Amino acid sequence: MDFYYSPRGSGCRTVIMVAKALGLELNKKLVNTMDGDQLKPEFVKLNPQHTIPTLVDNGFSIWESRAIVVYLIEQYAKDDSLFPKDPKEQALVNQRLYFDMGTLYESFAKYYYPLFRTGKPGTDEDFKKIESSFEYLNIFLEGQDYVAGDHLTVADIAILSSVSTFDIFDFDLSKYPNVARWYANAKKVTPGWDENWNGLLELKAVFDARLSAAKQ
Ligand SMILES: N[C@@H](CCC(=O)N[C@@H](CS)C(=O)NCC(=O)O)C(=O)O
Repeated sequence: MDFYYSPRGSGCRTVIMVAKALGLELNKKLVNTMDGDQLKPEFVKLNPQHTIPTLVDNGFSIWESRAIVVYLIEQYAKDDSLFPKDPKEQALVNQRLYFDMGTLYESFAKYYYPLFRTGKPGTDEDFKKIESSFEYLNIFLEGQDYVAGDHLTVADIAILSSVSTFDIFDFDLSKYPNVARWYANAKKVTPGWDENWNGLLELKAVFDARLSAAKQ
């Protein structure tokens, strides 16, 4: 299956880790959004919203990283451990996935994306949203080793992608002890962690180069 991606993107790294956990081979096709590759007509035909990651499985095109990973599990997983079939267990996983997209990663985007574009971060108010997101995550993880239930699920992997993105930008996790403990373990037990981290190193290098160019 064709996987349109960048190693630097948070959603792309989520898909890479889940595919690894499932033992799936992705036919990786690099899309450079800084060069506008995603706006080319052949890509817009696959995904009119022109976002990466986008997966094309035998002619079936799907985007939104969390929708992609749930599809991959439902279609290819040997068991339901990453995305439980039990309605309540699954609801908890979904709640965490929506929290990741709408609250946690959203708080990253609000505060850090302006840094990429202008060299200046978002407002103090935006930073407070990051802190409250981490406070919530810290509460979810009270007495828990995983974000939803008692074992690794797709929610851990999506949230690992987000939390590691904060980490590479030196956000201080030590104020959130349950998150720090979960993160140390998630890094060890999640297949594809190394590829996730390599993508982040690339992201940081691009960011540092942009910042120093903006200062000149
Ligand atoms: N919520 C989406 C976010 C996708 C997204 O915005 N991707 C960015 C790169 S990280 C992109 O493709 N931007 C190019 C564009 O929107 O034209 C997901 O998780 O897949």
